[in-house]
Amino acid sequence: MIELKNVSKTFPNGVVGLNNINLTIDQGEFICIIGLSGAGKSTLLRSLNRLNDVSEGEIIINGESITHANAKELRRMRRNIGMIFQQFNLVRKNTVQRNVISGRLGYYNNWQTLLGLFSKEDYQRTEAALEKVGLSDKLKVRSDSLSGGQQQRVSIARTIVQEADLILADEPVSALDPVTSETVMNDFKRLNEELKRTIIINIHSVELARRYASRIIGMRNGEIVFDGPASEATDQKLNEIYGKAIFENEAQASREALEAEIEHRLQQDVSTEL
Ligand SMILES: Nc1ncnc2c1ncn2[C@@H]1O[C@H](COP(=O)(O)OP(=O)(O)OP(=O)(O)O)[C@@H](O)[C@H]1O
Repeated sequence: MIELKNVSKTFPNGVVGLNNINLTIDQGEFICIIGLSGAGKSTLLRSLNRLNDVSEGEIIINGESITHANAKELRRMRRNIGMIFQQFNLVRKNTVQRNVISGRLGYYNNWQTLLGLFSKEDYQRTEAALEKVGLSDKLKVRSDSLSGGQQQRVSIARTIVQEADLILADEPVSALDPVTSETVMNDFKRLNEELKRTIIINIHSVELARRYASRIIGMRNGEIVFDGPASEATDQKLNEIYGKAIFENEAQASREALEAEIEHRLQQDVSTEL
């Protein structure tokens, strides 16, 4: 369980990123955080694994304060938190295997890490994780030879071998086309349903949020202005989050882009990502 108690973040330049956030997230939830650019979504997500220090309040994960954790405690707590970024954050020249197995680094000490001494079990974990995301055949391939969608799935496989209970994803599908975005969102869904991971995703697509999340958190100006089941994220509520009806246009545009992409792929007979 994650608890945020009166959490605020003011950046050194005086900008308020988060303003008195109170939130409880249970193990196994699938949450999408939505809101306009600058609403505070990334600041919130990055506070959860302390990539951002908060200015006030406290964040407690499974009964332990990450806010007040010392370096050793922080390292241990972060082992349980996977992070996925918009630009995949893979070592591009390394093989897929190397990138995925690096999810185990938190379990090794420094000299083992330096020597790259991974156990047989970790190599097996790596293969199993790649199978889960449909990339078994890419094990020995250089990561930068993969498509964007495949790279994002490699980073998801890395969090699987990390065995992190909590997965944070900051705009994981923003750089991907609509069809590939669905594939990646389905990977998150499987992680949630089959491996019972807690998933928290920052996402610009309201449509994807509504379809995949069990709970939606809407942010505006560093505050939570909506928090409820996806079924309650009505057009009127979204209007309050965004201040205007852009979501209607976005849903329409997203549907059209998806249809166009499917049509394009059918014509080209490209089915590798489907
Ligand atoms: N390192 C920083 N220094 C100063 N201000 C920052 C910093 N990081 C974020 N901010 C500001 O904090 C506010 C919240 O930013 P944040 O990146 O969390 O928004 P966001 O909702 O994730 O936006 P986007 O969807 O564009 O990623 C914005 O006003 C932003 O300019």
